[in-house]
Amino acid sequence: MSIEVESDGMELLAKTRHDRDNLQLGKAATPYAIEVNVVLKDGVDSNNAVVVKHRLRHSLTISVLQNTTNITKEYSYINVVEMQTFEKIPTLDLSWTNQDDTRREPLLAQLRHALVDVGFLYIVNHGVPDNIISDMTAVLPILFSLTDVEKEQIALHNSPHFLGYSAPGAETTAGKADQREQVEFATELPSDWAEGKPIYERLRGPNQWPASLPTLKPIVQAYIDALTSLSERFLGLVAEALYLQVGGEDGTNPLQPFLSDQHRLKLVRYPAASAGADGEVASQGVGPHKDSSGWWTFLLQASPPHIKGLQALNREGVWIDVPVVAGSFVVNIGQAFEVVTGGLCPATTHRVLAGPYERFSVPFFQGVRRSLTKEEALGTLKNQLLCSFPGHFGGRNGPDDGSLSKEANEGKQIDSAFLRGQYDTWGESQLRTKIRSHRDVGKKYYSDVFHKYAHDN
Ligand SMILES: O=C(O)CCC(=O)C(=O)O
Ligand SMILES: [Fe+2]
Repeated sequence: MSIEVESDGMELLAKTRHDRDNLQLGKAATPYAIEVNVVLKDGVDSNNAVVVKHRLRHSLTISVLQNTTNITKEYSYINVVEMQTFEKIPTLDLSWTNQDDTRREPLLAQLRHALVDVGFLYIVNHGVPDNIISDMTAVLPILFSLTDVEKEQIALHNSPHFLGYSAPGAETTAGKADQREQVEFATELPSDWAEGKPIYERLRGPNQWPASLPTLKPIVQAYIDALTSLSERFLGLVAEALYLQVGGEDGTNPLQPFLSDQHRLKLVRYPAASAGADGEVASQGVGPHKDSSGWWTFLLQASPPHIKGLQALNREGVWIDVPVVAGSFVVNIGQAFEVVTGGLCPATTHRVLAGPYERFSVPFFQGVRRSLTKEEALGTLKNQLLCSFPGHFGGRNGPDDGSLSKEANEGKQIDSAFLRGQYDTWGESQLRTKIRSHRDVGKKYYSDVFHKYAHDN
């Protein structure tokens, strides 16, 4: 059987109820990647189907074969979404945002492209004062040249809130040790957890400050304050770019209720790559990952432009360099935002390669409300986004369909612990992730749930 579908734009939706169908897309010849997503009627996703694609000059034929031998299933629909890949990271100039002029619309269109097709962008003219950035940049080498004893005094394993210093190799990503050391901070908050409150509330709590570097605290706090404001302002633009309606009389941004009172900040140092005892050069600064701990990430690459390392994975599986752009922040989407937008806005996979030079960076992770449930995350914006972006949303992202990502296979391997996991709130899924990455902290402060989280695969 064969179905002719007219393509009038970016999305095509064809309904079919046969084991093997050919879908002919009359006007689908474009330079873009085509994604085929098959959702089986019983909710099993396209991993259980074989998808064969042929692309001719002006038409596209997609054959979908069912490869399950012992179960009979019907396709509920085939959703074909035309997607752009990217070759470079777009740049957005925020100096226009406060003006009500004709350049606002093109800016929102650029942002929409970055949100939907790339998941990564630079922002320039962002309004964060120069001294906030230069103070931060200057203090990084001083912080990391503290002695091992001084670093140990603020070690992450002292903190039930997972805040503090981790040595190189302490974290693994994609099965390999990351060659970076880092100090994690968060919005300074007291710990107010007590028996009877949700366990994830223990994530909230004070920072550890190095006694021998008293200038660090005001620099980090001023930086967190500035980035908190910038990230909230940016969220207003994102809501506008996605055509989300502002709510209530006070014009609340519909994305604001997803935010936490606690944002996280990491100060990171990648040592220059050098050969180990075996002669091998460890090339992984941080392995391929999606940002799992926040809503949006705002990254300062705090090294000169000739120092490279950061790369983003495009839809065709090619690693694209994200070089240092003076005066910019790199902004990328976190997994929670991908979930809330039903995969419309991808949490693009990225990594850092270790290079011949030492490199510093400062990612700010805009926090997600710990009490956010999966139901809220998947349901709150669905109808609005479905109206504005039909075809991008429903087909891929039924609540039981964990396959949100419109991306290359390498990125698809990265799990969304929140969506696929058995814990209902963002906070609990975060706590589980943290305990699994820092087992020493888990055993020390969370002994009653450690076993459950560590072995719940
Ligand atoms: O250091 C960088 O440039 C990126 C770091 C990063 O991706 C992360 O910590 O999540
Ligand atoms: Fe990251």
